[in-house]
Amino acid sequence: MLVVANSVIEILLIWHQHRLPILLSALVVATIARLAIYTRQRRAKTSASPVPSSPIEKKAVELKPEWLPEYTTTLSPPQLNTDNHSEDDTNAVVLVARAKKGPKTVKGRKIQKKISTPAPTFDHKTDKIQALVFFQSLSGTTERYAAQFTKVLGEWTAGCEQSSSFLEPQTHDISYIEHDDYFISPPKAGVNIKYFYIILVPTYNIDTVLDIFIESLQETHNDFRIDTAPLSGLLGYSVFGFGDKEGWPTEEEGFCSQAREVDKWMARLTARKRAYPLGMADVKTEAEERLQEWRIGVQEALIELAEGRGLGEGVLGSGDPAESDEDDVEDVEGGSGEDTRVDDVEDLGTMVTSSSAPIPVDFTSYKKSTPKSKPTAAPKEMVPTTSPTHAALTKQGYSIIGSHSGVKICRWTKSALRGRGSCYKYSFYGIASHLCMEATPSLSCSNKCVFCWRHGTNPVGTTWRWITDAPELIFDGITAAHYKKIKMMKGVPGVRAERFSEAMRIRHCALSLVGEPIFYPHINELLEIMHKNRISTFLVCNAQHPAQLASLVPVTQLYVSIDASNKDSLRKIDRPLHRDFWERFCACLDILRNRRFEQRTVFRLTLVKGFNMAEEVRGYADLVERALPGFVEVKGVTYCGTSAAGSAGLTMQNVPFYEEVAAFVTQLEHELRARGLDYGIAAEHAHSCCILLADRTRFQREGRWATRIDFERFFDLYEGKVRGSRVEDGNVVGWRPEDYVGQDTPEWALWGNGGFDPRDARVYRKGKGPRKDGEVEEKRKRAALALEF
Ligand SMILES: Cc1cc2nc3c(=O)[nH]c(=O)nc-3n(C[C@H](O)[C@H](O)[C@H](O)COP(=O)(O)O)c2cc1C
Ligand code: SF4
Repeated sequence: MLVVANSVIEILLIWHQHRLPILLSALVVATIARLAIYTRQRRAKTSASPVPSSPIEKKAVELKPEWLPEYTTTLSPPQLNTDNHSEDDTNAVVLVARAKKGPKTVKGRKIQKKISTPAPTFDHKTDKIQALVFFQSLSGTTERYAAQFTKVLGEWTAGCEQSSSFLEPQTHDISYIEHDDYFISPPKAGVNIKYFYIILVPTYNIDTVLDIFIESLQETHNDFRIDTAPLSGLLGYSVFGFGDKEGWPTEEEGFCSQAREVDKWMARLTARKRAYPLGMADVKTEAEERLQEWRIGVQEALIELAEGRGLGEGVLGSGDPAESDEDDVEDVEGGSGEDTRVDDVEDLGTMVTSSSAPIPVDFTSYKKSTPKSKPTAAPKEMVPTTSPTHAALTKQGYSIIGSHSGVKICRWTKSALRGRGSCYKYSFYGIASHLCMEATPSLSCSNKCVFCWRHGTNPVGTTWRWITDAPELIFDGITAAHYKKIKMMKGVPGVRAERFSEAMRIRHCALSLVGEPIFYPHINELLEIMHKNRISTFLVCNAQHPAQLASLVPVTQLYVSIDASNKDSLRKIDRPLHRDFWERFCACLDILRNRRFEQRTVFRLTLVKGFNMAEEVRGYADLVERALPGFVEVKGVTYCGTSAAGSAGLTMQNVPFYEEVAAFVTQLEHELRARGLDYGIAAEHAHSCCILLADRTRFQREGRWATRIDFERFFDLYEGKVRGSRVEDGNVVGWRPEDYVGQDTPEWALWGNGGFDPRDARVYRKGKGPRKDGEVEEKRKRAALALEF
């Protein structure tokens, strides 16, 4: 006991005498130890590859509880706040007036030149429509068709519901009338008779009386003594041309060129009262069919007039001023007008430096004035009609359906309607753009990607916390709004009658507009409705919602956006809201791999120079190896020129040249093949800066690429009319992507051939033109050298 007490005393004495050096030594040792640990950690961090590779083996995907959707909201009553399509009559749609009165909505429309003569009004109680069928014919074909046309039209006007509004149609041979009687001003008749002109003409590339007619139209328009639009007193007009595709296969080569001239001058003389698009037919193959189709369209326009609804939207004088003859090319190519901002997610064709940036809005709050009010428990509308988001999206041309869905007619749809080419999905998969609707059931998204056209305007969130609209109502709303927008195109110059009528039956839906479609809690029901209506579905998701992806019903083609090859890069480019974004992303890749035999799976890479291109080829190859998608679409980013993009550090310098994208894809192909993955470059659409890699083992037949889809077969499989070949445990459990592979990829779409359908007319933007021979190849080589790593 005594010994212990002595030891304690001794220790205390030592402590008192040396406590300062002891304390100092301890501090030094602790500091050294800490520094050593810190340095080791840093070394460990920097030594990790900046492009972390991903495991290759197939994994069971563990869905973490926090990834499961928490839906705290219920379906809204069966009503929609539909925007912009209240007059549509294409489908039986429940259209309900907006619940709330919003602020004055800014409509993004072009201001038209003032038209001197007001549109004639048609009083359907007292007025009569006199249709005049004009024709010109040298060898009798057009005359025969004109006689037949007038007869059928006469029978129709006599028998239709609105027959009391019509007088019997009359025919006039242009060669035998005084032009001045009809084409300087409408004929004088009783005040209650209103005229509608129908003009059928052939084309001759030699001097004929048709030239005299066209010249007289032109002279009338240019005559300073006469109003430039002296025929604006007509109710409307429409032109149909006969030509010969054997001798004049395309419009550039002169097919129906004189009909197009007549249509153009009539548009000017009537102050753009084209009631139905110009129809054109090849006399040797399709004249009968095309003329009948066009007649039905003209009859519909006549019904609208007879019912006092005017020419419908899109035609000057009674609706939306959507046309400009002078700005013809610019309209489509992004030069002017309400839709000239090339701002569809899908829209890759051109790089636009538009000055009309979206309205800058704070989207985190709807109202400025109530910062202190207690948050209410009731779910809110995602995009209320009173919100600035609604105003901004509407200004950008969206129709907002209900409170969280949107639809917009894309630039390629307009282009295809005018015979100027479809988007890359036509070249690669066979989707004609005029049959395609672009929509989303969720305008909200959980990322703020630097290249997104609308990250300044779309709402964001990590969980669904909004009032939810029923899938049936969304379907009715988006289809009605789409049809309405198509109808607005009917008076636009160059719209082809046959495509216009085909467009009135949606065949395909690209669920990719903006936002995250699988965020919508009833996405599966919405997809089922589309499939039941034989509308195929391409769904693009951002790889942030693994639970929803795992439970998604098979779609026609399932996309995952791959915006970067590694975690750091993904954080910078997608700016995700989820903290565990990389884990979510990887889980989605594994799910895609597991589901690759249920549906066609696609990686969509958007290349942004300076963000996700350099030295990332191997990283992307890792991801392909992980998910084994059927296809890899690689495209260069499109610059939107918005302030939002600017603040994200994006400029035109970040937009890769097509040749750079091509060089990147070539390297990716090499990298994949070096790993024993049999992917090859299948097709390209240079116009969209987009290139397709595909799995040879699955999408090549006898050495030929077969990337196109057999849509009819997809629906037959869906409806159980044919048996699929996906087998599990010896039983057929469904279909495989191989069951609905379509025709071979067309020659013109294959890699090296550019990807522009030769049947369409390519329109170059001002200052641009076709490349010279060898120029593309040369640029590709240079770009490949620049990208060498
Ligand atoms: C000499 C000649 C020139 C023609 N030029 C064109 C032409 O430039 N573009 C076109 O599409 N069709 C052209 N065609 C085809 C006619 O437009 C076509 O045969 C039309 O149906 C003739 O109509 P018609 O019998 O009423 O005169 C031409 C035909 C002939 C005989
Ligand atoms: S897929 Fe449809 S929505 Fe997308 S760009 Fe092509 S036509 Fe437009």
